[in-house]
Amino acid sequence: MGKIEKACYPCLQWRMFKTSAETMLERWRNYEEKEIEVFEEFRLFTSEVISRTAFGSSYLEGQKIFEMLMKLAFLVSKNALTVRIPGISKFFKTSDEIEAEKLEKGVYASIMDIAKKREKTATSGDEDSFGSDFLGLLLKARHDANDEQRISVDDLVDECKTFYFAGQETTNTLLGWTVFLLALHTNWQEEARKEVIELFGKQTPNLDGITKLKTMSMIFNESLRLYPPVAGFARKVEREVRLGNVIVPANVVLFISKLSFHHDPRIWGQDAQLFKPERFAGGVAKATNNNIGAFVPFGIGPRSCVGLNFAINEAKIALSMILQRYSFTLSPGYVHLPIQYVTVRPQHGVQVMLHPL
Ligand code: HEM
Repeated sequence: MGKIEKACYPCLQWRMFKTSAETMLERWRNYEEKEIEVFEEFRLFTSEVISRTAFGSSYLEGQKIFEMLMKLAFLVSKNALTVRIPGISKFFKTSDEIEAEKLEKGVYASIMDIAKKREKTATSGDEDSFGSDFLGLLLKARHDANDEQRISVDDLVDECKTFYFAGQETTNTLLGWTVFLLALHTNWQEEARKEVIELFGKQTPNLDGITKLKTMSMIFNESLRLYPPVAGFARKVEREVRLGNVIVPANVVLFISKLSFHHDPRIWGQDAQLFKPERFAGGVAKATNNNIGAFVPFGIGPRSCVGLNFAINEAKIALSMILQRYSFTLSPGYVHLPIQYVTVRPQHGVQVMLHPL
């Protein structure tokens, strides 16, 4: 890593996005004039990006951890509404619970393994020796001289798990639905390609140019409105409140579904169910008639998504590089079935026909 890049995290991230997208597009050569399932492709792409960001050079070991985490999330999601009998469930575990416990232990051990290796190579007490990726930053915090700032081992493991989940599935889903929508609405695909070619030609998109992709921003917003990867958020009520005619007691956890207000004709008009990126031409405030809280793909308030810019830059670079090389149409084999399973995802994937330009 050069000295300048060391000081420039956006440059580092850009390099990771670009390298991971190139690896993905290299695979796509085998699918030219054929059908390709892009949801899985974007899973590999976003996993590689997050693995590299979180674990740097140990990203392959990181990916193994993430596979275990993915299985774990599916098990948790599958059993989220299962009612268990208190007491008995302590002694009789279902096969899913036994598997989930094994995975939890596996993830913990593997993260600790990488962390210990990294600690060993950090030769001196010099802060930078832990590395500048996410794990390196966490290790610095684990070894902080100040007792109050120092994080525990459990915190370190938890942070790694959150980072992966918050960052991988979500961007995977955004890219998957956006390519689905553009395969269906080829006029918007053309518009997006025109903008990319005007800005970058066939050159790799750079960070400066990415911020100028206005049409693409409108397309991503409309995709996030129709198919928000995170369908809702939970908030615990601290004290009794009145919401309209309903009195909500303290300590109740409310689940706020953004699918309802993202699709509400009172906000978006009678065409709320249609893909119309032009509604975002004047920005979010105009599109929502100044109801900013009506469009919240990244949440709202102090706990909103910290990875917003990371996600949007990653998705813009990947989509620009695809549009520079390929046009795509929806495959006759595609079956439309969005389900909420960790995120709002296409149950049978997104199959498109890939045409080289
Ligand atoms: C399209 C992509 C993404 C979407 C739609 C998304 C959405 C969200 C949402 C809805 C929340 C919860 C906000 C709330 O409760 O109000 C959240 C939290 C979070 N996101 Fe994202 N996210 C995305 C990408 C990312 C990426 C790439 C990263 C990291 C690199 C990331 C890191 C986080 C973290 C760490 C939190 C927890 C913040 C906290 O609890 O304070 N997200 N995200």
